[in-house]
Amino acid sequence: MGWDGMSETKTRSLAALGLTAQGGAEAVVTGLAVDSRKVKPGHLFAALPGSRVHGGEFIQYALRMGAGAVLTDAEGARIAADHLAGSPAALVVVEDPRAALAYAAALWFGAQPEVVVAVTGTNGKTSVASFTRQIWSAMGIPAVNIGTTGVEGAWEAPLGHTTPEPITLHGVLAEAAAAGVTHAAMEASSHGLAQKRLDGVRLAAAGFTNLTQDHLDYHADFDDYFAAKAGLFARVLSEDGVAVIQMDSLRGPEMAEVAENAGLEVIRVGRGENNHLRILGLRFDSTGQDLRFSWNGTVHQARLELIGGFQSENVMVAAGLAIGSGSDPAEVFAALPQLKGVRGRMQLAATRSNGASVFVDYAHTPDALATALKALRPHVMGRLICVFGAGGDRDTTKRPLMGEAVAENADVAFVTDDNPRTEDPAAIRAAVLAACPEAVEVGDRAEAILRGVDALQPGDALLIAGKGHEQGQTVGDVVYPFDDVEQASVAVAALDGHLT
Ligand SMILES: CC(=O)N[C@H]1[C@@H](OP(=O)(O)OP(=O)(O)OC[C@H]2O[C@@H](n3ccc(=O)[nH]c3=O)[C@H](O)[C@@H]2O)O[C@H](CO)[C@@H](O)[C@@H]1O[C@H](C)C(=O)N[C@@H](C)C(=O)N[C@H](CCC(=O)O)C(=O)O
Ligand SMILES: Nc1ncnc2c1ncn2[C@@H]1O[C@H](COP(=O)(O)OP(=O)(O)OP(=O)(O)O)[C@@H](O)[C@H]1O
Ligand SMILES: N[C@H](CCC[C@H](N)C(=O)O)C(=O)O
Ligand SMILES: [Mg+2]
Repeated sequence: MGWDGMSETKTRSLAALGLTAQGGAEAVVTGLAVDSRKVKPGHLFAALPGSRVHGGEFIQYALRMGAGAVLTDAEGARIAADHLAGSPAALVVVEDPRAALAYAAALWFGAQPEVVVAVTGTNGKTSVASFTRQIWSAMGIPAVNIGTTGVEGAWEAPLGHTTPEPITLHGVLAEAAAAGVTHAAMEASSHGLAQKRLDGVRLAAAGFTNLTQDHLDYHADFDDYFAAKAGLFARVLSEDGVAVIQMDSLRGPEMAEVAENAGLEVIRVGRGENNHLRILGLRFDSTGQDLRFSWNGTVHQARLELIGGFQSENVMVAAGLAIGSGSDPAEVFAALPQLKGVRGRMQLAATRSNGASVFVDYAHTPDALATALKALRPHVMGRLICVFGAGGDRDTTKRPLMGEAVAENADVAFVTDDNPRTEDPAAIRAAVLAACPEAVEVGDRAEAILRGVDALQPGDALLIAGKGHEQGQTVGDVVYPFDDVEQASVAVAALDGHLT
């Protein structure tokens, strides 16, 4: 069987997938597909309402490829009525085919790790998912994290999406479970939640980090974005689940209310007195921080080899998820000093011979840029220099806000390209520069990094923001190899005459 779980021999009846065909037709399907181009004979094709086009438009092609059944909504059935009329394929029409597909995929693959937790929020999801997995691993539990950086831990696989569509997601969960993985921590992106990609996952606990601007190209407005994230607590997590909420973030208290209204137990995380996991104090130095916190009133202290105060918040949410899903608090807290930062998140990428540091970070939203720069301040004596840009084919309104965040929080800035995709790179840079006119414009990212590194004096630090772990620069439809960490090393070697 391929890793996508589709085999020549496996079959399931529609009833076994929780689906009822029109006219009571009985059908046995040989697999599931969400893209007509991937349909094999006998497959169930899910024709979903998309953001660009209705999947109903592709039913005719799926039928030509031999689809044995079609799952869609009334609109999809209407679009393809002529093709469906002359076809032997069973037709399942439901109000919400995305949710139906999510449950069908869960039933098709049939296995998930015993304990799965999910985390949502604008920033910090990958970090929290990784920290949760690292806590479990340190406790000797076979665990994975699933998200932007793929599947990592006791079982590994690359992924194209932060929250994969249900067929890929359940294929991964089932394969990981078969490989002995008992615990998984996954990211729930707002797209994933809005599209119900994870509705079939049985969650023990779910976390919320924060909500600030991003993705307003996809969500109608900020409230719509909040509603998508709130779906994790209001819809996906079942009543016996535990919600872990970062209360100090803008919409934290509101999210806690959503969770409480859904009848969930809530672990509150934050600085205020009423929190279960309370941050009491942070002390920063050049390699990390000491975190003083309390759990239900008992004080603990942990050394974290992580840069940036926001990482302590992420660590507390991760600890809450581990505890909320059944791990022993004492064992969880004992694991914290072993936590390593996620690749490309406040990663020390290189050090100049004059001692100045170069950090690579994935900040690609206004809030993440402000947070990352503010977080670096207490670790740095000199000036903060920032190299950054905004992505093409993404929320255009965040560009000036990103410029503003850097103008306010860095001492020197270079505006460069970050995946212009199909847009004109100069126009993206201009939108950013409008809010930080003192920044230097250097389109070529490698050159911008070289200029940033060259500007470093003793005690200064450079933040190269936006690409983090990414391995490419997408221009048009072409992905050129590009790695900020590597470019930082190359620049330091070129300027200091040695390799770091
Ligand atoms: C905006 C968005 O999320 N789009 C996702 C969505 O596509 P869609 O339903 O809107 O697709 P559409 O193009 O309108 O097509 C409608 C339907 O027709 C089907 N189709 C299309 C063409 C064809 O020939 N045959 C066919 O069957 C498509 O599979 C789809 O089901 O469902 C598709 C199938 O699951 C996804 O591949 C697609 O991800 C696109 C590629 C994408 O870029 N998504 C990004 C924005 C995303 O999801 N990002 C989040 C992270 C964001 C973050 O937090 O930073 C993520 O979780 O990765
Ligand atoms: N708790 C936090 N609060 C504010 N900013 C944060 C927080 N955690 C991380 N960040 C910033 O956000 C960036 C991305 O972090 P991370 O990859 O963990 O988030 P994410 O939510 O998974 O992002 P994505 O939506 O792209 O998958 C980091 O590089 C850092 O700059
Ligand atoms: N998941 C995010 C990643 C953005 C990373 C940044 N490098 C960019 O290309 O904008 C998105 O697709 O919006
Ligand atoms: Mg992520």
